[in-house]
Amino acid sequence: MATTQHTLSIAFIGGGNMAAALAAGLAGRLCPASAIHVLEINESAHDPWLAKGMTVSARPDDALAGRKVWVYAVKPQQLQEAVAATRAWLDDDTLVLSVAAGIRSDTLAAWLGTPDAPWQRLVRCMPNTPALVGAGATGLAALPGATAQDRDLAQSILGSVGLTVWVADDAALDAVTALSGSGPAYVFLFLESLIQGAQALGLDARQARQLALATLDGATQLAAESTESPAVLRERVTSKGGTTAAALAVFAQAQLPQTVAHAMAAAAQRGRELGDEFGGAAGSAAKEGSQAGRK
Ligand SMILES: NC(=O)C1=CN([C@@H]2O[C@H](COP(=O)(O)OP(=O)(O)OC[C@H]3O[C@@H](n4cnc5c(N)ncnc54)[C@H](O)[C@@H]3O)[C@@H](O)[C@H]2O)C=CC1
Ligand SMILES: O=C(O)[C@@H]1CCC=N1
Repeated sequence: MATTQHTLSIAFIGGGNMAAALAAGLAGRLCPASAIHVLEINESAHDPWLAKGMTVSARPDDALAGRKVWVYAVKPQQLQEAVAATRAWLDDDTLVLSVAAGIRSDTLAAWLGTPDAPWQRLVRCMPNTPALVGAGATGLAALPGATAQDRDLAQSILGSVGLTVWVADDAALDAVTALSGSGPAYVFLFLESLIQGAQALGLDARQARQLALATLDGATQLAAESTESPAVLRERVTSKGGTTAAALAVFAQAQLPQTVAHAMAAAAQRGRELGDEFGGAAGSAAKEGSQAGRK
């Protein structure tokens, strides 16, 4: 596979939180930092990229040309404009990845291509911010026109920053978004709650943070390495009439499992809404752009 440190060059369009997590995870793993170019319209955000040895522009320019992979990492609401501004630099060999929540592959393909020939070499990805430390989890779905090599390349890029799972379609990616895309925020909220709870019980902030982090880490490691279900592992902690039972009774009363399911359904629904909001405009936007934007 042609994904060596020497041949792979990547452009990020949008240099915010997710691009920073992916680029930091990729640099030195799959390509040198100098092979990563970032197009970020906010110039005040350029210094951290330059400090990492990556190149950066505030406007689309020839630094985009000839890059093997482009990763669109702007907000869903910014994606159509970002595509319109950059597509002139696309060439037929470019593999396009999008990490934008909700925006469907067909919609983006129409924005990138023409009404008669939507872009084919497209893999939609839903990564998460633990990619920053090489512990990401990404769902991927390719358009049927993406080649086996495109899929391999997307796999190597996202695989270099953590776990990858291929899913069938956009609907499944909305589910991935609700689980692993947004999931780190759920875990951080639980972590914050554990730390606050421990401090309310008299531990100092440092003790609370250390013990809370080690507990989450230890429990997830145990669950990953065990052949037993999380439910069985939970029962092992829970002595009849003991402390854990007292705590779990409070969680049950607050309907924690139902609340988590409800929250995830809201995230998936938001993904579908974003898809609907922008999907309807795909054809007309592509028609307006037609070939004019392409070199
Ligand atoms: N933050 C997260 O945990 C995750 C985010 N995502 C997706 O990643 C995408 C980016 O999210 P974040 O990084 O959190 O947002 P962000 O707001 O931190 O980053 C977006 C960046 O794009 C820049 N930008 C906007 N329009 C531009 C244009 N036309 N050309 C170049 N740069 C432009 C903005 O100045 C900003 O720095 C979103 O679509 C989101 O759905 C996906 C998975 C996880
Ligand atoms: O909150 C969001 O919309 C993005 C997508 C998944 C995580 N962050």
